[in-house]
Amino acid sequence: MIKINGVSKAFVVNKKKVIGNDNINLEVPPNSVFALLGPNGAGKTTLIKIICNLIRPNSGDVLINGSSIFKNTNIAKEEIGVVLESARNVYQYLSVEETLKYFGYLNNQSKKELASIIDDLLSSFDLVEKREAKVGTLSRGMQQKVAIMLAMLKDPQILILDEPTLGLDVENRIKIKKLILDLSKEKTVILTTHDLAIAEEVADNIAIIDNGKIVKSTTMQQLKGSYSEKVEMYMMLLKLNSLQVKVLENFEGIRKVKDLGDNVWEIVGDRKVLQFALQQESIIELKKVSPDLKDIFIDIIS
Ligand SMILES: Nc1ncnc2c1ncn2[C@@H]1O[C@H](COP(=O)(O)OP(=O)(O)OP(=O)(O)O)[C@@H](O)[C@H]1O
Repeated sequence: MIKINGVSKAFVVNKKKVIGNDNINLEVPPNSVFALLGPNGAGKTTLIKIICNLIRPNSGDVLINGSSIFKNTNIAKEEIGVVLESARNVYQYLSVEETLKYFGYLNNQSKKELASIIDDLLSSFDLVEKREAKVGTLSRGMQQKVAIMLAMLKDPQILILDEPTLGLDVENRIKIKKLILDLSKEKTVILTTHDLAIAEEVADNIAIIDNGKIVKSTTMQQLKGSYSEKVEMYMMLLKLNSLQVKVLENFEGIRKVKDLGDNVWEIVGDRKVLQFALQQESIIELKKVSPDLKDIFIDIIS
């Protein structure tokens, strides 16, 4: 269990105070996925760096299994593996195996211990064939896997992933998603992401941060349950020509425009789209649907 108690952090830029985190209180339960969401500059990375003891808060504490990471400084090193978004391109010229060994030696892990850990990691991350390949020659998805493997070398209880699906194609996003779900069976996974579809699929718990403050912290189930009545979303199937689609794409309240082929389009939007739908003779279907995490997120932070 991770407990974040009253954490605040301000930066000073050109003699002006910039809020990073403002009195953050959170609890992250073990063996689950915790998604930290928020718009750009909301304070996600600041909080992650504080949890890893990479930066010190101005006030507040972070407890791992009841122990303060600022008093027992080894605890963050031992219990947390972190993949920061910017950490992906530092080992381009080494092979996958050399990279793993290099970081293992930095952790003071022995050659013997590392040999078996590396074999296990390569096979569970499906990268055995890439053992000798230079990291710089791997796809972004594979490089992301290598970054996660580095964080796993010490077999930490807590894995923190900053934007794990950034820049990945659909196939690699699915692979990382599956990896996160597998890892969370035995570990606590905290992730920050702007990829709300991934967060919706993997997170058990969620916190939304805005302007340094937590504006929502709950389970995914409760969040969706509480919003299914509050935010009205509608799905309609329509036969449309390309001009009509262009108009619709710019229509306020539209959240999704999907081509289903044969000029049939699936449109999802809020109450305002009803007005559009009712004017259309080409409507095939109209029904109320549950809001997804993106709809809920927009509602919370707007
Ligand atoms: N080292 C720093 N020096 C000065 N200001 C900082 C520093 N780190 C973060 N900030 C400021 O703190 C605020 C929170 O930044 P942070 O990087 O935590 O946001 P974020 O939610 O991770 O954003 P993004 O989604 O864009 O990565 C921002 O206003 C940012 O400019």
